[in-house]
Amino acid sequence: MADIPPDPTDPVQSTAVSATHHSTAWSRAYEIAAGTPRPLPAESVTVERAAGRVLAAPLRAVRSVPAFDTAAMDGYAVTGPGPWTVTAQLLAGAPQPGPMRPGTAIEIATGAVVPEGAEAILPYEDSARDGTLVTGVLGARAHIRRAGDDVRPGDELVPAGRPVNATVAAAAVQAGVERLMAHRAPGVTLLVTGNEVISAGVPGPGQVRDSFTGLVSAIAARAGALPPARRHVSDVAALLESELAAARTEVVVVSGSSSAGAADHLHGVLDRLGAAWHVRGVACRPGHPQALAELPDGRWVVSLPGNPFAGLVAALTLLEPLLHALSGSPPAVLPTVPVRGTTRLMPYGVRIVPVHRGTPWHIAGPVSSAGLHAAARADGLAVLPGSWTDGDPAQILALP
Ligand SMILES: Nc1nc2c(c(=O)[nH]1)N[C@H]1C(S)=C(S)[C@@H](COP(=O)(O)OP(=O)(O)OC[C@H]3O[C@@H](n4cnc5c(N)ncnc54)[C@H](O)[C@@H]3O)O[C@H]1N2
Ligand code: MOO
Repeated sequence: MADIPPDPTDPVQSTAVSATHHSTAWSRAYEIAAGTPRPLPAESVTVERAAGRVLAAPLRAVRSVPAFDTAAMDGYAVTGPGPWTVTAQLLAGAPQPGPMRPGTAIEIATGAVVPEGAEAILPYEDSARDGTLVTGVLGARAHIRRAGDDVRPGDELVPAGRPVNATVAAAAVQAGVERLMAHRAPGVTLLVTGNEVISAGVPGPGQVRDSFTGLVSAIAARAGALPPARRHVSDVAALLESELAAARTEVVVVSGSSSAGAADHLHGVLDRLGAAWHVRGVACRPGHPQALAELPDGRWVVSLPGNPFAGLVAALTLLEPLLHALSGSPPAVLPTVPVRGTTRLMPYGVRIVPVHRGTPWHIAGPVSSAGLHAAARADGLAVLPGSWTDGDPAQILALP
């Protein structure tokens, strides 16, 4: 049996049940984060500086590839019937000799400009040379790459919406592109709340090491955002409010302070600042108290619950699709695979569990919303709806 019946004594399950009127379905929350923000404006950047950004316009070739008729083999450029008299040697990058006359050959290197009048390249392995005389039989292929065979000026190399990875950058440079139009990369500020949270050293009594900086940085990097600026904020409402006001990035991520405790000030502060709530609680476990709000000046605030596994789930549910959208990427389609195993399902929402890759994928075992060890050993997180049964397909979130 895949299903374990809901546990009415589980405080989070009962919270989630009572919150069904307020919280957003997980798939809807993901859609809102992916679909609400507009991409940041485009700007012209050098190919080198565009790495990791998303193309705002199709990338078009400026020059032909190859740019000139190019020898595709080491051997002899020949013209007319053989045998041929070798008149010169031509290496790649060397200046062009004059036009070839019938019955002559030029010893040529792969990548050299094919001399005017050459009909084919006779590869060394198909030829015999005696002094200045070369003999051989030409095959069906001329072994000449003609200018523009691969790409011509104006051809679309890569459509808009694709990230500029190293391969795109290399293709751009090959086709003579120096600058391209890319969306600006979103800036991120991470406000780590909690008096008990420390960023280095051995925790003292009641203290914990910060789990979020590395996770948020990795998600920002893979979603096309700039490296986050990080600030630690003590549990004082006025401090959180001034840090939120001071953050000059398009996105502010707040870890902790998402819930109802005496030290959890985020919701009150956002209400005071006049934020619009796009998502305020998600029908999932863990990660129920996560939220997405928009400040009156257009900055986005993502609230990650302080329990580290819950915060990771929230970062994959709201932060990553938000950053993708701002950086101009089309919405990601999450892979769906059959998943085996047992877990306690959520009757009114989804359960998100670490899973191991395999045929089929399988649930990694019990997890709390605080511990990261099961996720650390896993190959992804599976999103299991309340109706899921053992072996049904589930969407997979990629771990950072
Ligand atoms: N009365 C209620 N209490 C709680 C509810 C609820 O609905 N009603 N929800 C629970 C759930 S679910 C979660 S998740 C947490 C969310 O808590 P907060 O976001 O307010 O975070 P904190 O209270 O500050 O911390 C919770 C927990 O996480 C640890 N933490 C915080 N930040 C970090 C960090 N950067 N690195 C590592 N660990 C961190 C913190 O020490 C606490 O242990 O609320 C439940 N309570
Ligand atoms: O469900 Mo909370 O989001 O336990 O950690």
